[in-house]
Amino acid sequence: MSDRVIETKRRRVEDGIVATDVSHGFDDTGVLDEISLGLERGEILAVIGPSGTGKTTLLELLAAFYPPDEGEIRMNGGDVWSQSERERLMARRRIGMVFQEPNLFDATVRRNVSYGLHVRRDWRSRIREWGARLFGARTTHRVTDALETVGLADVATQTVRSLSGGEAQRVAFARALAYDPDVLLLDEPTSDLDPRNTALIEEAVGTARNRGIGVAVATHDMHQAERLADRVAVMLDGSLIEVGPAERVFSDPDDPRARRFIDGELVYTAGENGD
Ligand SMILES: Nc1ncnc2c1ncn2[C@@H]1O[C@H](COP(=O)(O)OP(=O)(O)OP(=O)(O)O)[C@@H](O)[C@H]1O
Repeated sequence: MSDRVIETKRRRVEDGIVATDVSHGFDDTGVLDEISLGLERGEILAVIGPSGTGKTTLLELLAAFYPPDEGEIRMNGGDVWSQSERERLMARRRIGMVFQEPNLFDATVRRNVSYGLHVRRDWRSRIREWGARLFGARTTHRVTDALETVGLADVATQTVRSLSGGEAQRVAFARALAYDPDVLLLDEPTSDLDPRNTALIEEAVGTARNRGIGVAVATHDMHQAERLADRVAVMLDGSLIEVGPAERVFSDPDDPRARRFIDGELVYTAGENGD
């Protein structure tokens, strides 16, 4: 890779996350193979590919859940796995994640959404805001704003047990949005949802992008990727086979395997793709 390309990637990382030549496996089985991919603020990147191809693993590595076997994940200007634990924690605080399962705790909608704000404040901001009442007002505003974004402001005081699965997922999205992350990583966020809840989450994803948040969405749903994404990354067998503007990738992909996947002809798990 030329110095110029590397330098370009380094500069971009100030605003998002960049994976460079990342490979990873589990139990001696390779899953990701030399992935280089950046997520910038203010864009929606869809990561699409057959089941088992490594989309979740890629998101987990971008979120710095664990270090890659090889390669580098950069965010906030540094290689996260060369940083101190404190720096890494700070970097992670700038990332919101939403999984297929909403993982809420048994409390009101509002408590679930504000919880993220409390745990994510670092000790400096806790001290700064301690006793100032400011935090209370700011929290209330952010939580209300996040709930309005997902269309749930009017159920803020209800217990999450009273919600449907789709509403619960919207609460999970609001929780991630409330602390104003730099990036959101969404893993199949609507795969179990009905069209109405899917549409509401997609609308909220658009709102997040318009606020300058970088959003990566791993999805099986080609139509969702087409509706949402500015850029698309197509994965097959743990490799990125095509990355580009959504319009071009969906209408005229360079890689014949990407075309077959987009046409619905490649739907099975990694290792069986042929060519
Ligand atoms: N923690 C883990 N331990 C062992 N193997 C794992 C682990 N996480 C993922 N894998 C394996 O890595 C491969 C890729 O899984 P991953 O969940 O990243 O794919 P995916 O593209 O997100 O699939 P899906 O679309 O079905 O969610 C699979 O073979 C999976 O079994």
